[in-house]
Amino acid sequence: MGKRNRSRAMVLARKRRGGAPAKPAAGAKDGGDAGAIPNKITFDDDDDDDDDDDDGDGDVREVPPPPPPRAPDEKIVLPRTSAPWFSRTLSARSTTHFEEYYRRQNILADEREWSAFLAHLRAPLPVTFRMSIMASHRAGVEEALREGKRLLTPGAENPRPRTDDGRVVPPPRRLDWCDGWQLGVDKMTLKYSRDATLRETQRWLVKHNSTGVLTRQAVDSMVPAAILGVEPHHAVLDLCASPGSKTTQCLEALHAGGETGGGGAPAGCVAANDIDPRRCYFLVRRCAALGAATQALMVTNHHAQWFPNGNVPLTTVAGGTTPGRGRDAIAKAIAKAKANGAPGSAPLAPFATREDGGRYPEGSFDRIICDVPCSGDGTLRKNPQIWSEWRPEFAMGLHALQLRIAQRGVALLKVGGYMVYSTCSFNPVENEAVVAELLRRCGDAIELVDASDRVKGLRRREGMTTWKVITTVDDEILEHASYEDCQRDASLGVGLRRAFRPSMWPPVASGVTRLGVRVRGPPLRRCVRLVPQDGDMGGFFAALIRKVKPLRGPSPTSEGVSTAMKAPGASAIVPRAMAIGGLVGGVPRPPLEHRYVPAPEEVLDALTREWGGGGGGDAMREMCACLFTRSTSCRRVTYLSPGIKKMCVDAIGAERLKCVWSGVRVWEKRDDVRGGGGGGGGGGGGGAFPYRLTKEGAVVLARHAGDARRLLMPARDVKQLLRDLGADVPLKAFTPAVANAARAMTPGSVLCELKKVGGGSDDACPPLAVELTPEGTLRVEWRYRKGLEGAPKAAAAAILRKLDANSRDGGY
Ligand SMILES: C[S@@+](CC[C@H](N)C(=O)[O-])C[C@H]1O[C@@H](n2cnc3c(N)ncnc32)[C@H](O)[C@@H]1O
Repeated sequence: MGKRNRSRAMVLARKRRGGAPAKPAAGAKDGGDAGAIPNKITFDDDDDDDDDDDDGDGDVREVPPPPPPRAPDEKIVLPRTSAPWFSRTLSARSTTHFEEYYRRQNILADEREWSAFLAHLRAPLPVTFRMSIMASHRAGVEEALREGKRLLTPGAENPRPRTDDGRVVPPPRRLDWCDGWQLGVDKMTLKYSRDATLRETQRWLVKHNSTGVLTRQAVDSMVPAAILGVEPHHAVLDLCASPGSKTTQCLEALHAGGETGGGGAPAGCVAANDIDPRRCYFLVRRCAALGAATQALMVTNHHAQWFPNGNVPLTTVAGGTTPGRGRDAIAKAIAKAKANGAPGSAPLAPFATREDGGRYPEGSFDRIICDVPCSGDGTLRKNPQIWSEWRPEFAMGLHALQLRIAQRGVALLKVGGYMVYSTCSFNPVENEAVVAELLRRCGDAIELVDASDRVKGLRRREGMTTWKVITTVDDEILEHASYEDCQRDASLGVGLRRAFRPSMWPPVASGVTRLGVRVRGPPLRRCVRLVPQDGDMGGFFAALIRKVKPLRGPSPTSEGVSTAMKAPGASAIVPRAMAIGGLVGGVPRPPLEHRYVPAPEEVLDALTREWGGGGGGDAMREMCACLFTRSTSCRRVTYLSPGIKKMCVDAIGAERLKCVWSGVRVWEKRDDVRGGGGGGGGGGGGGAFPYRLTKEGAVVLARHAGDARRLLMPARDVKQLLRDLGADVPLKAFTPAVANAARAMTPGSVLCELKKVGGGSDDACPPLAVELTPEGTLRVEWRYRKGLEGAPKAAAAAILRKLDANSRDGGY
């Protein structure tokens, strides 16, 4: 026991017999103020489609029975995953820190549950996926389900497949609450199986994944978006978004009802944020696979805890306005923003004032996902190295950051809006403790909502109402009775003492005190806990929060600076960026280089002339209001849907947004065109218009362009174009009407659309961007960003399949 004072800390000798002490983890990745505590942030990158594994002896997933008693020297072999660089064996004789900690936390009711829990954690995770709910994928989904019927809903005529070691694979399970499926087999077994049915299932998954008809995603990770209930008119913010499984889920939900907003785009939008610029670009790549749906998306790069509130003018500073800009500037900014239809109905005052009841301005978002960085022990089935690396201090090091991000989330929410706070951790210090403190700090502004009826069919557990604060020191487990106790305990290192927060301990439970006073604890049972044995998934935690009032503001002091701003943690409510627009730490703020600015007038005029001909003038002018660029030479013209434009450009605080990427690139300058922006039709590129239409741009432009540059094609001609991507097809190869219409056009981009003549499905073929060359040929020229080079072929093949299916069904 050494010299430590054990009066306030209960010490448990480690029960290890053998087994090396746990390795200290890597240092903190970002702002968790954990002192000397090691931080371990796990990113639940649940891209189950990362087929980078190269080992072949598949592990078999079955719902594991409780483990039998083990021989003394027996090893537990953990599932093979796509990260094979760590040891996959555990000694059956030693109890890990992880097990000891959670047994003490009583996260499960009894020994039977505990055995099932461990057995599942040590078994591989079954493959799960969800079908797209985007309106434009409806027919594709129907086709995929028709094609996969035999694989997904086996009957007596289809014998169940077997794994290579002879075990019968359980049948797939439908997950109605998320339009998903869970297969009876894990990723590695599926990928390397010799069974014909399993091989066909793998091919089916890869084929439909490549066209966005289905997305592979862990079941637990689908929960936040499912309980948020995103609708096409919602403004959604994903505060910690990369790698983007929940972002893409929200973006798909936004496009579920087809095109319902201004200009044909959904009225809502999705803002996806991440602290790490590289992970932001990963997010961009992943979302780009959704094609034109990104018209309503922006990707930003902020610390989530300081994400700017678009409802607060740029010029505000604590206690007043930025020196040199003053109230006039604010008034002007507000007037401009109002004229542009700035988001939110909040009072625009920078601070809580007497007029608005002493409350802060509300945020601009209807739905927020706060999937915070966490210790990630719920992902043990995908990341078995956590068994040996795990320490309770990982959670402690993240608690304060998680709370700040959640608090910022509440500030950014509209009144009436919902936020999900989630982690892929079992740890109550990262889960219920954060939610309890959030409820305490936000007072009457928020309420915790019971989300069970939003995910019917999902087996879940209630949130915990009590737990312990435990650390490990030199392989010993210490249980800390209270914050005050551990601050007085000189035997604990200074770093460790600093890492504690009073909010880590459970709140007072509901009941009657000895003095007869009735107290009400927070209703933490309403939180959602997922454990692996319920539904054969990973571990997850989610809490649904509803904002019912604006946050209460600080009480003003004589200096005009709020006392709340001086309080610890206050930066989560009052943006640190309050000084933006003037001096930051005495240094002038650098100009922002991430803004989307309206495309130059001459470019817009030229685009309207080129594409508005044939009755599209008005619609083109409407589209021009949403066309932006980021370069002075206007190399690219990007369309931002009215919903995302409100956030990204028109909002009175939009200048603060570090926007990495937004919208759909509709045109890009031809490489052989030099100099100025527009220049009208003709000129450059062998007489072609200086801007080339992009693949996704065609989908957006088709809603606005006139008929002058449209070619309405029968299916035969469309197939002709798509069979040989990138090849020049002479006009004489097309039906005479199409060839003649093309000959009447000047060279450059044209919009080719499928002429529907029968009962074929509506989304068999989207509008295509096709190049009409000066030599009189048509060429499909789809350019893809790095990492998606294989996508054009897959997209073309998918369209060809749909066209063939329609011909069989008597359409076209
Ligand atoms: C658990 S992962 C998010 C997973 C993601 N929601 C998904 O479903 O694909 C946490 C993410 O938060 C990011 N992150 C960590 N600290 C952050 C902070 N302070 N602000 C914003 N993002 C942060 C990490 O870069 C990481 O991508």
